[in-house]
Amino acid sequence: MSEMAPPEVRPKPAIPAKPPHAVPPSASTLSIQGSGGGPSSALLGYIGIDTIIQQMRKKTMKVGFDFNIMIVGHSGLGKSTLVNTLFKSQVSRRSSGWTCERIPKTVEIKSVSHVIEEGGVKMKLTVIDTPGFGDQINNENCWEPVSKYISEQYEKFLKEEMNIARKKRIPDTRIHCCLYFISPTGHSLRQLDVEFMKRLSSVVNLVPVIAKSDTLTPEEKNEFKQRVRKELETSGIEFYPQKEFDEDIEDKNENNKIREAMPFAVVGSDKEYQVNNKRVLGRKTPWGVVEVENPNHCEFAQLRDFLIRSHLQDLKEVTHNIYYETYRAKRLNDNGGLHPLTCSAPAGPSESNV
Ligand SMILES: Nc1nc2c(ncn2[C@@H]2O[C@H](COP(=O)(O)OP(=O)(O)OP(=O)(O)O)[C@@H](O)[C@H]2O)c(=O)[nH]1
Repeated sequence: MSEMAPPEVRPKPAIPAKPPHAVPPSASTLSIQGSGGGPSSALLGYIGIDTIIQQMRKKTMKVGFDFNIMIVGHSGLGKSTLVNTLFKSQVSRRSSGWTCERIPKTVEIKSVSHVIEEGGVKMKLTVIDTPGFGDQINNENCWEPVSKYISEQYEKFLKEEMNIARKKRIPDTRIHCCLYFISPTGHSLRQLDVEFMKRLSSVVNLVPVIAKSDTLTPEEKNEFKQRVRKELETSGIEFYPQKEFDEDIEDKNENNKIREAMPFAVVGSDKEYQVNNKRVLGRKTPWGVVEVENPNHCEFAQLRDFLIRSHLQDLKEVTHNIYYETYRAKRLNDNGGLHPLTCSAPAGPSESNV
């Protein structure tokens, strides 16, 4: 498996030659602005600043990148099926032949990695599953092993960063996104749902979804969504993308639309059916095929577009700049500014089953 890391921007010292396919921008887009936001004037010719995009693209294509997604929810909610549907491949723990017939007696953390390549870009995808979550008679504190695992990954990264001889690329096992599966009961959230999301939303990018939404009628689905949204609000649970991390008005407008549509009511399937002469991913019922990518049938496509096509890089940046940074600062503060290797992590040594 190839070594992966987020793209690094390291422009060459000399002004790059204008690539043959780069079209020089019109005079109106060539400008220089004073540091105080003063009047701008036109540049005298093409420099090549815009080639940074091609340079970043080339670099990303060479090294690839990591993406770590955690799936949480009780057994049978369609977690494995949904990640397979999201990445159009068999990436879940179950698909990797890692099955256990019985429900574990405690929450376990299992991770499985794959390299997915599309358009010449490689992504090392790690799916972290949590079998046993919510499946016990007493589910009190069942968020603890998940929270501990998330902290351990921050600690691992911090230790690598603090080493004198650092690796060229620090392996990134931090969770970039935690998909939380809400049962399509049509009733209220369970105590466990509220407890988990309350605890975890301050340490990881939390994205709640309503699982198996094909089991609800459109009216039930809308009512349930409204109820869940209200309950999340009254419990003070902030999910990703949080308002406070919107960077500008454009971000805010785009994210407001997403926030208003969440939690997405999804359907997963890794089976294809023929519908109107097209192969579509769907679930066959006696009344027809529920097409997972059809926005009239469910909100899977919205979730996929948001997680992968518009916010994947942001999920990684928020993880690094907000959650990891908060962990790092607290860890160094708690240790009186000393090297964190001189005392053990608050989460304790790793015991997870990875
Ligand atoms: N109706 C419906 N069934 C689904 C959906 N997604 C998955 N299923 C079915 O639900 C069952 C469980 O799906 P899994 O993906 O294995 O669920 P899981 O949450 O990963 O289960 P565990 O591995 O036991 O935690 C399978 O029979 C799936 O075919 C869905 O969106 N709607």
